[in-house]
Amino acid sequence: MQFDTIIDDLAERGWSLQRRFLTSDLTLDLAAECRRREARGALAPAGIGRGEAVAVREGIRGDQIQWIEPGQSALCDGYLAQMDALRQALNQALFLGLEEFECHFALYPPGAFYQTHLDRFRDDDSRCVTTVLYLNPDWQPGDGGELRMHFADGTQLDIPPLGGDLVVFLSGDFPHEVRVTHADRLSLTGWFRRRPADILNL
Ligand SMILES: O=C(O)CCC(=O)C(=O)O
Ligand SMILES: [Fe+2]
Repeated sequence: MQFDTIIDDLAERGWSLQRRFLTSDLTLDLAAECRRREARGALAPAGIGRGEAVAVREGIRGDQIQWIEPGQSALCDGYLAQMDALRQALNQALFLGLEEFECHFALYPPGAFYQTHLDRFRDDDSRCVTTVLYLNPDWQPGDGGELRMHFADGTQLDIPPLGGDLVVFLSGDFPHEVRVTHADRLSLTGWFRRRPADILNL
């Protein structure tokens, strides 16, 4: 089954890279959907932080995003359904208790980057597992824009944002950054969440 290696990788080392997770047709369709959203002005500069504390700081991240909601398009609904199947598989195998998935398109124009960060907010540890799906079918080695993962032993790994590839990692465990890109860099970034502790009243 398609999710088995993701589950094994997460259990063994906390992260996974799935080459060609999506077919090239589906990847092209999602890239076109991201471009349509850009063309109608729906993408907005991404913020840092949460709720009222969100601030746009181009020195930290330079991408433009739009959150995906169910019912916006059959294409996105299909991706959300696939991620929900992954959520259930992760829960069954690893008992992660993941309850929700949130997800946005991101477009990094040339010159944009995202400085080293963790995907967990200091005041909210509900994000458990990060997923990044890349939508760049013609990515070239000189285009930059690698996802740089920083590991606890001091080593790092650069992952190019190749169309159809999916990266999955435990959100709280890996500082990571997006290296400066030299071409438009498209992706769908998401997070599986547990319910925030305050809702559970823990
Ligand atoms: O696009 C990527 O490779 C990573 C994006 C990221 O780190 C984020 O949006 O938090
Ligand atoms: Fe991140």
